[in-house]
Amino acid sequence: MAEVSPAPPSLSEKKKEAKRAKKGDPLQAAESGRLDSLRWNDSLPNDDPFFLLAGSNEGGFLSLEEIDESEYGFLGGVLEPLGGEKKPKGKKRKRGSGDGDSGVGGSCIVQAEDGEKKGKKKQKKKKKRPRDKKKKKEEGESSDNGEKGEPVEGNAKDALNNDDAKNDIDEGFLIDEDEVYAWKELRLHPLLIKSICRLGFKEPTPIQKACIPAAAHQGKDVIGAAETGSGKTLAFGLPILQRLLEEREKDARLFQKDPDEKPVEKGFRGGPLRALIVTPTRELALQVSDHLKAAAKFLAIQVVPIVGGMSSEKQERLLKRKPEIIVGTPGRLWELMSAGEHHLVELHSLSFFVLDEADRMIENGHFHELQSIIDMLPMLNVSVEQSSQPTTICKTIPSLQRKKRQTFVFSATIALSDNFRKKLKRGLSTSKLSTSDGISSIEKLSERAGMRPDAAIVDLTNASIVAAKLEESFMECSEEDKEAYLYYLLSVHGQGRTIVFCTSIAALRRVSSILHILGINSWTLHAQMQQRARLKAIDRFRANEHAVLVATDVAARGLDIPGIRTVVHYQLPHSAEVYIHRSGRTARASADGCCIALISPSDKAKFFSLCKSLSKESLRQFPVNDVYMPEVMKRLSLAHQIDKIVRKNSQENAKKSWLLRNAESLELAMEDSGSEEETVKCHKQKKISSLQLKKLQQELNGHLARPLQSKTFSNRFLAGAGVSPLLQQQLEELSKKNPSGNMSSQENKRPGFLVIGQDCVEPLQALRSSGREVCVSVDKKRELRRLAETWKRKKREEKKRTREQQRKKRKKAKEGMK
Ligand SMILES: Nc1ncnc2c1ncn2[C@@H]1O[C@H](COP(=O)(O)OP(=O)(O)OP(=O)(O)O)[C@@H](O)[C@H]1O
Repeated sequence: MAEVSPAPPSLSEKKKEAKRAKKGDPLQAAESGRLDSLRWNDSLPNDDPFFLLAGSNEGGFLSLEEIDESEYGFLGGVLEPLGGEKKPKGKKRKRGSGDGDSGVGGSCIVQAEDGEKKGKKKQKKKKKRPRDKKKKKEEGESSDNGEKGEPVEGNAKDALNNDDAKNDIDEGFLIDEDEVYAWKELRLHPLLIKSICRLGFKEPTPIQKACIPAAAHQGKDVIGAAETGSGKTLAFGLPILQRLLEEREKDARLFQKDPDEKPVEKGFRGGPLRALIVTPTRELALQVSDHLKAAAKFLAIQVVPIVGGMSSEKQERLLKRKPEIIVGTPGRLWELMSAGEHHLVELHSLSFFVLDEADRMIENGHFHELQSIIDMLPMLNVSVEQSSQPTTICKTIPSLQRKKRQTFVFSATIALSDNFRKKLKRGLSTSKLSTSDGISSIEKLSERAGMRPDAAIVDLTNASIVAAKLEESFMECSEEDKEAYLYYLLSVHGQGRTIVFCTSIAALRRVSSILHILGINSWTLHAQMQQRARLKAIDRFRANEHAVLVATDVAARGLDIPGIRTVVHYQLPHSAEVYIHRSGRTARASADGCCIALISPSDKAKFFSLCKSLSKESLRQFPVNDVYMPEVMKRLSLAHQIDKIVRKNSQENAKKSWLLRNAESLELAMEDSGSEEETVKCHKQKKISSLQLKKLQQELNGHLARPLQSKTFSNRFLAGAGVSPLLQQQLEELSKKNPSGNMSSQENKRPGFLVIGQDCVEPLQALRSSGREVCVSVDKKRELRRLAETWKRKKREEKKRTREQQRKKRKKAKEGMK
């Protein structure tokens, strides 16, 4: 065991600091770099992004997700590998929010003591653990659930409110050197290592290993490509935090020499913008911001998200605090920049410009805002001193911060041309001159953002680009039966979280309505939803272990929700990149998972083209047990009939309320326009349809109350051949739960049925056990067909020849006889 953190403060020191903090001297307290010194932030207003995101209809940036129309065939870029490591190790890593199980987060916290004393203290701490763990778990859950009852003001307040953090500070924080060895090798700041360990990350992922030395210690620009879920956020996030920490420490040393300087310049209380991180979607910006906040937990560095849908008052308040790191979407960032928002336009001290999911931002040239943001960045080939831009704010920036700006460009799907470096060299001097050009490729984008020719290009993607532990598959069905097959999947194999991707919002609405009628626990996510509803949907999906999220491609990139076991491509995406990102919502951070594409005859050409661009020759076909299908179809047919009536009713109601609203606004009295006969007829029709609806619903409920089984299965005689081991186990569990056969009063109230006997096999398990490998390469298929035809022709010819020979022989024999 070795001490990694700086020596913890003595008790008297801590008391002094606490007093200072109480007296409202937050700055001094913060300077100590310890969490209990962050109380100054406590007084700040509530600034949780989830809390104040006002629903807005400015679909702008995001609504473009559903009208994506790019083509397949993006591959072929040759990237130059940097680090030796090519594939992530198969080792299991502990993920999550520092629940203490890692042995690090919760591990010992002692000052450098030895011998008996140390042992005793350790024992004491061990006793404390269970309660700590419980507390941590509760905290983790509440944040996972997105319960924002107590919204957070930047990571500083996070730190303040976190008892664990306080405990760590009170008790010191000692880390097992063996456990953090891999992180120490990367020469990260001890406080950073501490944060990472509390997150439960025992070792860097390959992309982190490759990027951190280049970005944090060699000061290089980085273009990083690695499979989905491989930890790219920290691959660019840790170098940023490392540099800010190093600079702060150097500055602090300088300030000690110069007592006249004001401490406000040390950056503890916000300061000029140091890192601007741009992501393509709001959800991703919030997620990246949360991830960095967690990593910056002990650092008193502010990370703030700026996204569309956030109220302007909230935004103003956040920006007033002068956060060092901002994560945002291009639309909202540019809106503020073009309006002259001080913190966002004073960019002389910007040390990092990051483009996450960079390739999404250039698709179809949607993002003029991004181009405008890039054009606002100070030019890099002019030194700060020579820059013609106003330098007023530079007065407050310590000289150490005036290093060159670093540019990081990351995605799971980046393709660069062979001569990219040369282009960077050539383009560097001219890139700013041609500002009228559109940004049409990652290369141009990087060049324009000031990427230097010696940039580290780290490509850790494998040939198929998808995550290593992702099992891909497909299911063949007709277009009309897609809903039935989806229902089959979700009810027979509905284990773990599932995302169902639709390409259009209309399809999403249809699917989610049918699933709802069929009693499948599902939420929706698309760009036409208000921001608050979008975040709520994600939170609910995250909170439920077996939930289904029906989403458009708004959810395709970056979304990191643990426990997503299955991704269903209900409609095929428009590009191979989107397929990769969609599929990458599962099998993240060394977990496994599977994706299933539903392929109708009209999807086949697109599907083969997709497989070709991903260099796939064969793919597993998801096994479907046909005995379930008659019952599935029956339920679907009932659900469709119900859906039709419900839709018709809601359309009529909408029409009526629209008429009423307009009449009211015009101050007109509404009269029944039809005759009495018509009114009676209409009334009758309504009654019939309501009765019909009731009847259908009853019938469907009757079906849903029974397990989805084949017709041959007897629900009445459980002792028959229909009792599977699973059913037996379920029955045993049920009898254990309710040994006396008496139901609690709570359960008694519920009239619902309990469904048992379902084959609860995960899709991945089903795929592994009985998925059939099928050739999906058109070329290979053609080749096979050609070979088969040649073989058949040869056989035919051979047969013909032998027949001819036999005929000749017989003829000869006959002649001989004569
Ligand atoms: N060193 C690590 N060890 C274990 N887990 C990690 C490590 N670094 C990051 N993670 C976790 O891995 C998950 C995926 O990380 P992240 O979202 O950064 O992946 P990504 O590569 O950006 O994915 P995508 O391409 O889909 O955006 C997160 O839950 C993160 O907390």
